[in-house]
Amino acid sequence: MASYDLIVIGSGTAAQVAVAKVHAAGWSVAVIDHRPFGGTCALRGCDPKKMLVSGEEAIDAARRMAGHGVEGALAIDWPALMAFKRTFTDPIPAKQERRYADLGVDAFHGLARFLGPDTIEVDGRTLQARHVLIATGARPIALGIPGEELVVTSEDFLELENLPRRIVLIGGGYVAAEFSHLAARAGAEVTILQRAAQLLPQFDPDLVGWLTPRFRELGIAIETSATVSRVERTEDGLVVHATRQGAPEFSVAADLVVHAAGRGPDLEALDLAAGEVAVRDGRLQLDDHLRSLSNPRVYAAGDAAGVGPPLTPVSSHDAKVVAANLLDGASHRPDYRGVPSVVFTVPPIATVGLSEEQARRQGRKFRINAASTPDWFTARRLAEPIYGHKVLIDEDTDLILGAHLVGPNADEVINLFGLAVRHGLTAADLRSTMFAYPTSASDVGYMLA
Ligand SMILES: Cc1cc2nc3c(=O)[nH]c(=O)nc-3n(C[C@H](O)[C@H](O)[C@H](O)COP(=O)(O)OP(=O)(O)OC[C@H]3O[C@@H](n4cnc5c(N)ncnc54)[C@H](O)[C@@H]3O)c2cc1C
Ligand SMILES: NC(=O)c1ccc[n+]([C@@H]2O[C@H](COP(=O)([O-])OP(=O)(O)OC[C@H]3O[C@@H](n4cnc5c(N)ncnc54)[C@H](O)[C@@H]3O)[C@@H](O)[C@H]2O)c1
Repeated sequence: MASYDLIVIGSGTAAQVAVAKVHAAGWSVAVIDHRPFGGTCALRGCDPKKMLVSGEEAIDAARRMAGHGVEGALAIDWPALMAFKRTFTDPIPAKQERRYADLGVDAFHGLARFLGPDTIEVDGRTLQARHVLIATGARPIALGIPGEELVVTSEDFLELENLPRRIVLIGGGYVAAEFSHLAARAGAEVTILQRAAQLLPQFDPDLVGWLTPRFRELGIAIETSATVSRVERTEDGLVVHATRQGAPEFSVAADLVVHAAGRGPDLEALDLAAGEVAVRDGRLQLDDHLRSLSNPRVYAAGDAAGVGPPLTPVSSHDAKVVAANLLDGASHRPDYRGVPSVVFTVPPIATVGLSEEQARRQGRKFRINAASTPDWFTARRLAEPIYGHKVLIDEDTDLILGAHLVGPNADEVINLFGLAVRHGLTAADLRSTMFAYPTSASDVGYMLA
């Protein structure tokens, strides 16, 4: 039986970072995935999505500048944009395989499952491990509704060769916001059915309000407080039914229905009971060091661990913590202060640190600098009327508690606030920083004035 210091289940961001660190320390490592190597971010998430967003950005810039010296409408050629996406995604699995072969890391293809506390089965082979890292990521949560089999996933959407005319997104979070902009700009009629009372509930409600008119301009229908109850096939395609408290059921016709209702740790195939790895309510039971409470050989990282927010930089951070714990003994804990998060609508919306509501609940004494600023140069130059910020500053310490941005380059500028939140910079520190002018970052000082 082959034996390793570490077996990593998964080949995404968390796996890649952990393998690199532990292998560099001289450990023998095996990596297992049942899908092409590379994981969600590179193959089915962040990167392919953002390759498509590049198309949207181009046509949106042309639209905004129309009548300001730029003439002629641009349009998305969906199949060609998909081909552009594949120029990035297609080479990844083979590159990763080559990298593991060059390093001497054994790569296995197949679904991994525990046979015992230190044994893993994959593709008919039994492997023994001193340690196991569960880095299996997340999968769409079960909707538990009739017609669920008619609903496609975000992954299917990112592979569509042609875009259907009528698209319904179940859910109103990250995936729904990003995909609705993509699909609408490519010519589809899009409806978002969101159970929560707000679109993008993870983001500041005032800023979401400033962004919402762009959805309406794109013709995206947003139904909030609407829970999808069933999907059915009809002669004309699909029909999605939804309910609202105290109101009659309503329905929306569609050619494609996309799951955008959230994801949860992907643990089903692992036979965790055989591995003596405790789970509760679909979540691994881990200590503060990302180590299984019931089987000390086993760690978890990233979306599978489900401890920090399910974002790529968190998967990478968790993996560094696990690698450090494996190599020096379990003494390191993840630190999720200042994790920035962006929804790549055009324009984007971004957040880092505490929300206004969280700061109030914590009883903080803070001031708020908030404004919608379409008259600022950054917005004027781009003919973009959506531009605004909300920054929370601690009254006693002058520390930046949280920042919320919407508008051009919010996705880049939020990282400066992330630096401040994570490393304890004050508003005065940021105000006294010199930023190249004219850039969006040079607005930071005015956001703190
Ligand atoms: C559409 C979409 C867009 C996103 N956009 C962003 C973004 O812009 N920015 C951002 O920060 N985050 C984004 N995310 C989230 C981000 O992709 C994830 O947080 C991140 O990729 C998780 O990495 P991971 O290493 O934890 O897991 P993954 O990358 O998901 O890797 C897990 C791997 O484990 C494999 N696996 C599962 N079970 C088994 C098993 N039993 N045996 C063998 N292999 C197994 C899977 O096949 C998978 O390849 C997006 C997610 C989606 C779905
Ligand atoms: N830009 C990014 O960083 C990015 C982009 C895409 C996805 N992601 C990650 O992927 C995860 C999954 O994204 P997501 O958009 O699927 O989830 P999400 O958690 O952002 O949003 C899901 C929404 O679906 C709603 N919902 C759930 N069940 C419903 C039902 N039956 N009917 C109507 N609405 C329902 C919920 O109210 C919730 O707001 C996110 O948590 C995020 O971390 C990140």
